[in-house]
Amino acid sequence: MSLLKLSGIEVGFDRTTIVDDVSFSLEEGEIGCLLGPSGCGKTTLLRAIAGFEPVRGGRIELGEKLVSSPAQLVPPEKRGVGMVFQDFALFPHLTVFDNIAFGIRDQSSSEQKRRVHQLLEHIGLSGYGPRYPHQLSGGQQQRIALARALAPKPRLLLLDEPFSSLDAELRESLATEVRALLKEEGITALLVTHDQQEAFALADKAGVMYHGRLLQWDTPYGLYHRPAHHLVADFIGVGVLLHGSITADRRVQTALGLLHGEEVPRGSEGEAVDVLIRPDDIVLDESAERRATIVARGFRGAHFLYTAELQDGSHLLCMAPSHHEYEVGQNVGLRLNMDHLVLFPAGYCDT
Ligand SMILES: Nc1ncnc2c1ncn2[C@@H]1O[C@H](COP(=O)(O)OP(=O)(O)OP(=O)(O)O)[C@@H](O)[C@H]1O
Repeated sequence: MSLLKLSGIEVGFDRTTIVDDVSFSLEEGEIGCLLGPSGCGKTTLLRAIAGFEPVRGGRIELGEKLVSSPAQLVPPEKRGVGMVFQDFALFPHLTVFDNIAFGIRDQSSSEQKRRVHQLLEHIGLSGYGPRYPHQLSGGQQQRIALARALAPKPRLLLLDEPFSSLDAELRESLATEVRALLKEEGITALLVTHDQQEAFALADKAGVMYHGRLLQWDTPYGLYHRPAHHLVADFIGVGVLLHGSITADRRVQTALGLLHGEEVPRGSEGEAVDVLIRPDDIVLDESAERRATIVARGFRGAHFLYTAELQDGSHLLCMAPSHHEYEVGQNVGLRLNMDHLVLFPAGYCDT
C-alpha cells in the first residue's frame, strides 16, 4: 500500500511555479530521497508534504487519506508527520532524555522511559540521557534530533539535508546508520539532499528534481544505469555523452566502434544519438586494439579518474586502481564492458 502518494503536485509563490507537476509514491516502510541542484524546489515540496505550503494543483495522499489539494489543506499537526531539518537545534536547556521525550510528554513516565531508552540504544547512545546537547559532538546531536523525531512513531518522517552540517565521512556512516534505524522502526521516510552518496546509502527510491520538475523516480541503481533524461545522467555519477548513429542492424556506430546492448535502440537507421559512457563501462587493457591517449588524470584515493582522448578527438572518462598509474600523454588500450546502452537524441546534451 502506498503510504505517501503525490499526483501532479504544483506549488508556487506569487506568479512563480516552484514545484511543477510532481508525481511519485512511497510504499509503507520505504525510504525515498529527493536529489537535485540548489533551488530546484526540494524543500518547497517537502514543506508541502508536511502541510506548511498549500498546493496549487494536484493531490497529496497520506495513508490513502487526502491531505492536500487546491481545495483542502490538513494542518501539519494533524498529519502524523515527523521532521528533521538541517539546523536540527536541540533544546539546549533540556537533557538528552527530555529532548527525546519532548514529543511524547502526554504518555506515562514509564512509557516515556521505555521509548527513550529504546531509541538511545538504537542510536548507540545508551547512557547519554542525562547529558546536555553542548556535551555532545555534532554527529551525536544529529542522532538525538533523529531520535526526538522518531519518538512519537510518526507514520512519515521528512528529513531536509539532515547531515549537511557534518563532515563527509561522518555523513556517509551516519546515513548508513540512519537507514538501519528507520528499517528497524519500520518508518517510511523522505529525505532531501544534494549529496548523491548520501542518497545512495539511504534510499530505496530516489528522484532527481530540476527546475521544479521531477525528472525520474526510480531505484538508485536505475537512476545511475538507466537515466531517463540527460540531466539525470549528468547529475548522477560521472560520465560523458559520445556521439553516434544508429545502424541498419540496430547497433550504434561511435568513435569507440559498434556498440550494442541487451536492448535494441529505438530510432531509425542513420539517426544521430548520444551514448552515455560511464567510467565503469571502460576497461583499460594494454592488449586492446582500440587506442586512446591519456590527456588528464585526477587522483580519487583508491583509483585515478583518467580522461582519454580517442582518435576523433572525443573524450572518455575511465578509472584504474591508483597502484596502476598511467602518465598524461601515454597511449593506452581500451575495452568496453557495457551490458546496456543508454541513448539520448543527439544534441540533447547541448541544451
Ligand atoms: N516563501 C517563499 N516565497 C517565495 N519564493 C520562495 C519561498 N520559498 C522558496 N522560494 C523559492 O523557491 C525556489 C526553490 O527553493 P527550495 O528551497 O525549495 O529549493 P531547494 O531545492 O530545497 O534548494 P536548496 O538545495 O538550496 O535548499 C527558490 O528559488 C526560492 O527562492
